Amino acid sequence: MKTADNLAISVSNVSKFYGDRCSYCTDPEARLNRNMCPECHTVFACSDISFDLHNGEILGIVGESGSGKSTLMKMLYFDQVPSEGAYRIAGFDGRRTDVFGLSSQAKRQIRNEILGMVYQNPVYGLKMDFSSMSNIAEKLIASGSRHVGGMTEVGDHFLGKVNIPLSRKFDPPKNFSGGMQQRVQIAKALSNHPPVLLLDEVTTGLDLSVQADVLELIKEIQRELSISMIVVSHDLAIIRMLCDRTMVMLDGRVIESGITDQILEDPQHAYTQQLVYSIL
Ligand SMILES: Nc1ncnc2c1ncn2[C@@H]1O[C@H](COP(=O)(O)OP(=O)(O)OP(=O)(O)O)[C@@H](O)[C@H]1O
Repeated sequence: MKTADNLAISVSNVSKFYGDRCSYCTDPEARLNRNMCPECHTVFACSDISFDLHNGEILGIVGESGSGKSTLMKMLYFDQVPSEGAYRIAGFDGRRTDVFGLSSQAKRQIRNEILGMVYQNPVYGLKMDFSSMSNIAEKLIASGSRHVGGMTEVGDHFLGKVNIPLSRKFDPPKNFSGGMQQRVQIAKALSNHPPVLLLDEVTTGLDLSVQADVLELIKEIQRELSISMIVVSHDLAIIRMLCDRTMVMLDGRVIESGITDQILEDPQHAYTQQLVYSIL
């Protein structure tokens, strides 16, 4: 059952804008040119976004390029500072604190112990010249591990789980294919058992068969470890495959949200209807 007690994270009225805003666009009724103020040209990358993520749930965020999906994910992983809004995490102080207001040291601790992130481009998530095992050790050390034997065991376990041959565990990811790099990134993100995993367009740019492998892996991990996940994609077919609930974004706003099956069966917004018909 979905109750306030089993929320993993909750996000309230989060916005990110680039520019100084003017008297025209600070009015909530202002008509923007897509996500841009026609008067002062402030860009509203994300506007007034609120949602909850329940324990063990996969929430999808779908939208076209420029709709604000990556900006939202970057704010949730503290890669970017929001302009407004609050972010509460069950694993930190039982959701009593707005973690956007914490010190960078406290945010680092949340990144190391509570959140995992898998980026579209593995260059952001991995040290390409370090071995795969060292990449995982780096994450484990950041989250407080000190015992080398224990770290090797965890590394073997997660590299095995994502089907990287252990004979290649000392190879650097730069020597791996795109699909393998994504799998190492997933192993690294999972290695400290984060209760929340953020996945930003993780299969974009991969061959269809490799894409299918990575998606199957994500489903398997969720089934086994019951991690809460947010999956961002421009591809509704991927969201359909993975996600219990879905939010649709357009021009920095959430235009529709609900159970994924309901959205697919009865899309309300014209943009969502277009997305749904495109995959039928
Ligand atoms: N530093 C910046 N300065 C001005 N505008 C920005 C900046 N960063 C992002 N934007 C704008 O914010 C909007 C949202 O971008 P974002 O990258 O979050 O979209 P997206 O949905 O993730 O798209 P994509 O899938 O192409 O990455 C876009 O209009 C983008 O141009």
